Amino acid sequence: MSETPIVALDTVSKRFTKRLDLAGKIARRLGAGVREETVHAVDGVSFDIAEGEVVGLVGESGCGKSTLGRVVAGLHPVSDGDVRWKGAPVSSLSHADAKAYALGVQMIFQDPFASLNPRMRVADIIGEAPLYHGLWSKSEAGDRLAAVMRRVGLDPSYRRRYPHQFSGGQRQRLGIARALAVDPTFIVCDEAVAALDVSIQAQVLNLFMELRHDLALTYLFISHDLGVVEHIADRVVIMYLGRVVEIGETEALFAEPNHPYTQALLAEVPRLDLRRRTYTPVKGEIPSPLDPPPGCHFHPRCPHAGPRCRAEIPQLKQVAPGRWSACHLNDGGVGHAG
Ligand SMILES: Nc1ncnc2c1ncn2[C@@H]1O[C@H](COP(=O)(O)OP(=O)(O)OP(=O)(O)O)[C@@H](O)[C@H]1O
Repeated sequence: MSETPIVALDTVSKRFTKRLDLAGKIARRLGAGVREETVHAVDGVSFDIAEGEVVGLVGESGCGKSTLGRVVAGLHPVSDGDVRWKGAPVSSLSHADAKAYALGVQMIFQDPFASLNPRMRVADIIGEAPLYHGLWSKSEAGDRLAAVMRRVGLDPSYRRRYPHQFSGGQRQRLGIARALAVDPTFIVCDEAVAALDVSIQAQVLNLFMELRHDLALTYLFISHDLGVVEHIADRVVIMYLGRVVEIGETEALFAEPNHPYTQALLAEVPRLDLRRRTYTPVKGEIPSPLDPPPGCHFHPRCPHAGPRCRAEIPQLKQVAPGRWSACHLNDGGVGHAG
């Protein structure tokens, strides 16, 4: 692995303004105190991804995983902070480097059907971007297409078919082929196997691992499924309501989770070594990101919360080699604010 991370996030935030609907706009014109609301989907997130690494990004629905994935892939501009691609801030890349970044980072989504144009044939779906960007010449396009289709386990004779003529697993392979066609080095997988049957899931996960090995790919692997993440990731980043609460190497983090939220998530995974412990599964609903709790966002659901947790945001601190956690318990107590 090289010294410079392939992607570095430096206190990245992404906010969305929920625009008023017609009723809200009318109410505001009539003088009611109606305001547009801001969602802090990603709030001050910092971590690096090394070349060749697989980083799993985990958290409950709505905690900001997809938004962060899109920020990394350059599909959302940041509201604050910096994303660096191979050491350079993406906001100030030259035209040529911006193109290399746009092609170098590809995203694979949960529902390939939604992201594949139903009126386009496979050959056009896969070949559109590399032909447009001049990565394939017209004369070699047929061979390149066949090679990338074989690479993902699709028969090149299917090149004239449409997406609806494929099964769910094949469609995901088609999505992967489209991403690979522009020779990326980094892939953001957003719940890329979540919609597949368990047996097909295993096949597609194995394909991801083969591709990582053969093409030296780096992945940000977004999933709510801890079993999948444990299988595929070298390191895991745990998010809660827009913030990172724990980062660690997969094996160590699963063996000894530090943050009460990680402990609660892992308590839901049926595993012998964890069943012996006394972790309590996460209780209640995740609060609205429109109105997150003060202090540690997790405190209303945390079995250890004290006054300090309600008042003060815990910072991500190193608690062991390779392990960072954002919990006041690591400072020796939660009883006193300030
Ligand atoms: N384009 C958008 N406009 C407004 N709000 C958004 C937008 N995208 C995401 N959000 C909000 O940001 C928050 C985080 O959403 P995000 O999809 O990133 O979470 P997630 O962890 O990926 O959840 P899921 O697993 O359900 O996809 C949510 O409250 C969501 O409603």
